[in-house]
Amino acid sequence: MSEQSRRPHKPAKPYRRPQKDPVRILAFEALRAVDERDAYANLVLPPLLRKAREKGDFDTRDAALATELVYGTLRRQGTYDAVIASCVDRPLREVDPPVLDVLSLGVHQLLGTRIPTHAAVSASVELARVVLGDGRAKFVNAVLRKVAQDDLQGWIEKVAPPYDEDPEDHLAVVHSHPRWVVSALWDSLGGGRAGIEDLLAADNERPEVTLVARPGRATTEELLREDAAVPGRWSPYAVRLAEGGEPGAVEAVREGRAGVQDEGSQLVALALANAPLDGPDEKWLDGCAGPGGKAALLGALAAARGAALLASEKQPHRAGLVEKALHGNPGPYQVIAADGTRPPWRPGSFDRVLVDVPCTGLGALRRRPEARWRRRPEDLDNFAPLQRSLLRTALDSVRVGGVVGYATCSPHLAETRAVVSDVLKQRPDTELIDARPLLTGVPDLGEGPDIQLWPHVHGTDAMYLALIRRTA
Ligand SMILES: C[S@@+](CC[C@H](N)C(=O)[O-])C[C@H]1O[C@@H](n2cnc3c(N)ncnc32)[C@H](O)[C@@H]1O
Repeated sequence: MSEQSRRPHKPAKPYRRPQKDPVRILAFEALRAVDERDAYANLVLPPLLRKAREKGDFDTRDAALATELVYGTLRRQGTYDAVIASCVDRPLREVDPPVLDVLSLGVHQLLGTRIPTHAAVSASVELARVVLGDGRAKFVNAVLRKVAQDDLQGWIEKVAPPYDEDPEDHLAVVHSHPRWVVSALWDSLGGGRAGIEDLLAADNERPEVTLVARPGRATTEELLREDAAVPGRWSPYAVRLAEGGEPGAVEAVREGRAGVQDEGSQLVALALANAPLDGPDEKWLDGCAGPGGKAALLGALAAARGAALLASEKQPHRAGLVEKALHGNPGPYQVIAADGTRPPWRPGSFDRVLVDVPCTGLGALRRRPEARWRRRPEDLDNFAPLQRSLLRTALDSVRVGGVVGYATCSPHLAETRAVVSDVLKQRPDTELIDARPLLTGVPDLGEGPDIQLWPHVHGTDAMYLALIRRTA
């Protein structure tokens, strides 16, 4: 008898096919697309969900779970990476990206949801078996078992440096933001630990869906008849939809009489429209209009005053979106594709001008969970000349006595005050207007004369606005 045949016989485990869980597979596919193709989660997810619903194996709860898994994993990636790094024996950059995505999804289920531990681990291992193979599924199993030994708070205490040693690094790990972003937000916000912690925490909250009732086309009363609709906090045109509210189900939105628009964006358009003006108020310009949210509100406000709006956008396909947003506007308007730094209109043509310039978008991190990982400090240098140039041309485009609004959806000082002060230094023919009194009832707008909104204070994106008058 051979050595082998004398050993007690241990029956091999019968092979079991991995269980395919459509929710986790879809979440994994979305993360891969974000990672591999630099796609945006808010663009990738809807078609994937639609396809899954059409196949018939997805209901509303599945869609909600898949959405939560994708957004939650992307938002918390910084914290989860630190946890995973302490559970694997090689640098994270040496872990294959698809393996890292499965691990991050698993860590989110373990530390960021109420999914029971055994279900979170076994669902992740099954996912790994389907998308990575049995060998790498064992690695996933081993790592997640280590992660499951503590909760989120316990892990943070282990992996984040103490606040007193390095406040920015501590906050970066605890609130899952790149360190340079923590630093930039803190510079702009000022103050002590409490404020920045509140802001970073607010960036990790799911934002409410806010609608705008475009004046002359819809009313807030009409929108408030929707289930789970409540009035906006600051804008007279805003209505908020509670969790689960589906804007596509609202008739006024389907008809373009209302739209989805953050209250911060509504306030920017309103402040420009309300700025005091001597003389005619007939010609308005939106110089960076795509995709058209502010243009649609400005167009409706202009119409109520008998003014006309020119909405200009450099990218032709985005100009098409502006056309769609303005379709049905009650007053005169025109949409053109033009470079705002070399405009086709004559200087001094407009009474009011908005330039909502391209920027890093660091004020809208709630909506674009992947943006904080994709942005680099060098992006600021790329935007800087364009932002200055667009503001200079906007100042040339407005008539003497007219008003320009310079807006960004970033609170980064290099994109806000630095641009305004650099440009105005060379423009003795301009003056800043105090924008704060134009937003009646909105508290804590900063020390002025410009306005900085904040997610943790106002529940809006961190929009910035400076209003500038041409004096000569
Ligand atoms: C922050 S977005 C504007 C958002 C828009 N105001 C809204 O509320 O929907 C900036 C826009 O400026 C456009 N843009 C970039 N460079 C431009 C230029 N040189 N001239 C005009 N538009 C430009 C971008 O394509 C982008 O659509």
